[in-house]
Amino acid sequence: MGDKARPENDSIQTFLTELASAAPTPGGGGAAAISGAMGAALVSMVCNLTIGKKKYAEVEEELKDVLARSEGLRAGLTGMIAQDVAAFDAVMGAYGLPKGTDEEKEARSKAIQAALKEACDVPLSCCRACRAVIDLAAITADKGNLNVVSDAGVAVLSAYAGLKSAALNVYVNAKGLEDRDFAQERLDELEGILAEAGPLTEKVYEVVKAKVN
Ligand SMILES: Nc1nc(=O)c2c([nH]1)NC[C@@H]1CN(c3ccc(C(=O)N[C@@H](CCC(=O)O)C(=O)O)cc3)C=[N+]21
Repeated sequence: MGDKARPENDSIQTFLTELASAAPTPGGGGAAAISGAMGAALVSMVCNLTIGKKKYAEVEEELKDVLARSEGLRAGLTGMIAQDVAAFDAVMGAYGLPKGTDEEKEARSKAIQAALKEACDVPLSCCRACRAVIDLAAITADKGNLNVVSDAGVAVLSAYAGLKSAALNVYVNAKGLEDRDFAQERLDELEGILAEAGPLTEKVYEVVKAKVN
């Protein structure tokens, strides 16, 4: 964490100020990735507060494995913030290409379509990663240190927010695609992810709520 006494120097503050600005990026796609990354970080936190404790010796090996995976997902999701910025900048750039002649129109349209595909696939990757974070949050809610079980609940909700948010970005970009097979393949995969993740998130939330009440 940067100097908390000087929020203007803090990277969180910098990101949120850029997010708030009228500039097209970072946008909702980047916000989705950071939600997922926060979920992964919280899974890691619960693991780190469970590993090495005598009382939790029985789950130590499993949570070490969860930690390795949550840290991998956190790195991936953090990288997706910049990937989404690049992908959506390319969409905006393509829309900004000249469209005076037929050749220009053709080139612009091709550039838009290529950019929209990438702007679909980055948030779809975000959805997959968030889905994986939800699975790990479920393990930490069941087996992690009871003192921090509420954090496993925050983890699952952050990851689910990331998933549902990234899904909206997939939808909006898929809608603009002329290659309907490409779009449908992504939408089908996405519906599969959402169909499982929604009920699992609710279940984890209820487990956590029962443990803290
Ligand atoms: N993978 C992905 N990531 C996104 O972040 C993403 C996305 N897909 N799909 C669609 C939404 C929408 N969104 C916008 C944000 C700001 C402007 C914006 O600032 N527009 C300016 C124009 C800016 C300019 O022309 O340079 C305006 O309307 O005045 C537009 C659109 C990001 N999204």
